[in-house]
Amino acid sequence: MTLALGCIADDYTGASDLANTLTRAGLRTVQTIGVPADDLKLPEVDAVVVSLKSRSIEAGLAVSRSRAAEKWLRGRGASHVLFKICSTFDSTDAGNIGPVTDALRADCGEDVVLVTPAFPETGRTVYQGNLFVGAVPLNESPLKDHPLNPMHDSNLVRILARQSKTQIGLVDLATLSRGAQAVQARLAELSGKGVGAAIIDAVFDRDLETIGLVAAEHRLSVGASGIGLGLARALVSTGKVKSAAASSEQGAAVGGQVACLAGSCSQATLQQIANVERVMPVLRLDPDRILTGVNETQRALDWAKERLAKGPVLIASSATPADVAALQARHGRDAAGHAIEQTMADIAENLVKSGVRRLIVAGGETSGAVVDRLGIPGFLVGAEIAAGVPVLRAVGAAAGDMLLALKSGNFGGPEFFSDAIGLMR
Ligand SMILES: Nc1ncnc2c1ncn2[C@@H]1O[C@H](COP(=O)(O)OP(=O)(O)O)[C@@H](O)[C@H]1O
Ligand SMILES: O=C(O)[C@@H](O)C(=O)COP(=O)(O)O
Repeated sequence: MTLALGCIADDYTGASDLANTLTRAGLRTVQTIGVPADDLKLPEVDAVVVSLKSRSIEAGLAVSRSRAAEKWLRGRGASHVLFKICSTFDSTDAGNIGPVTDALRADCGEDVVLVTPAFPETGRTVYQGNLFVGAVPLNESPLKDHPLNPMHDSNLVRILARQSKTQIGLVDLATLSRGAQAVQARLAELSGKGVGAAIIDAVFDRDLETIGLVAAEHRLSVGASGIGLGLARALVSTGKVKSAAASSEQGAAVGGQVACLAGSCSQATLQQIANVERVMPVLRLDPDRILTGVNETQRALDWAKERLAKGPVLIASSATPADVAALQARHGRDAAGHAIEQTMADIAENLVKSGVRRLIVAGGETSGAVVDRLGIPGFLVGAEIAAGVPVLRAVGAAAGDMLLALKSGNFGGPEFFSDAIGLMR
């Protein structure tokens, strides 16, 4: 297998978002969990997205895991590697986007790396280096209340400069609108000034196509699904990849019980949970009981057991920003996040043991904890439920055939859970 594109994603929902985008743009793509073991049977593909859970861990660990993934991808022929980050640039001043970009750039000997989280299909656009979420700057969006990495600055040049050892530059929309050569010239100018990474504006998909053409000539780029779209289109339009029709083949039905788990506290997920309460039983976990060692897992399993035979259920820890802040004040941010993620993983493990075969998880860190616990090594991409969220078919899972949907907290329409169940047969 010679890869046309190698990707390293800093969380699992982000990886499935990117795998979905690449697949829809004509690249045969597989998502792996971590660097795959040698004996994992992968189909013939154009792109591999290696999923890491490296967004919120200590920067040194994020760097070493990303480097190992890069080495594996380059060893399979990937001349270009995309480091997939969140479209809302989720990170803290301690990292990890800057440190990982610095390290991957040093490894591949790139002068200057293009960076953009733009993903217009989901309302993420970048102008003059400022990230917008829908109509508002990042720091005014619901991301200001994220439980792990609240975003208080919308200027990406400034944010990345705080995380990175290199100088950060900007390629603005006016330059981009003059085409690929103008972008190349600007990169050469920035490189001459010692700039190692440049935020590039992008508002429409056509901007991403120009960015993709330039990026494809380099060894490394950093961004969200939008730059993935640009790279995929460039690989197809330059004939480096023969476009594969995005398969509408869903494979054999999996059947089995259906459960949804929500650990995201995003505004979108809170609304989706409220809406689904009309059509299925919803259990709200008590985070204080989880943090004080009361067995919430058993309560959830007993509750679910009575209901699962009759239809799908949803179990949520999700809470409003005020409740999240209060819990964190009592127990600490990291301790709260970790304990709730592990409880979700305990619940998922037991639900799967008792027959759940279709699982929908809301939240990136939450999905990471659940998928790790289930020991799933990889996924094939199926139908698209919502922008950035595909149906995933597990490959090599101990539990056998399973369908999952890993939803980024912010993604999906108001009826996301019902939409997902409708497509997971
Ligand atoms: N009620 C709660 N209070 C505090 N933290 C919570 C609560 N429920 C979930 N969390 C934590 O919030 C984080 C949500 O992050 P994540 O799962 O990545 O969602 P998103 O996709 O919205 O970023 C997780 O670490 C999760 O354990
Ligand atoms: O790019 C995006 O917005 C998503 O693919 C993503 O990374 C989601 O992260 P979470 O919101 O933490 O799930």
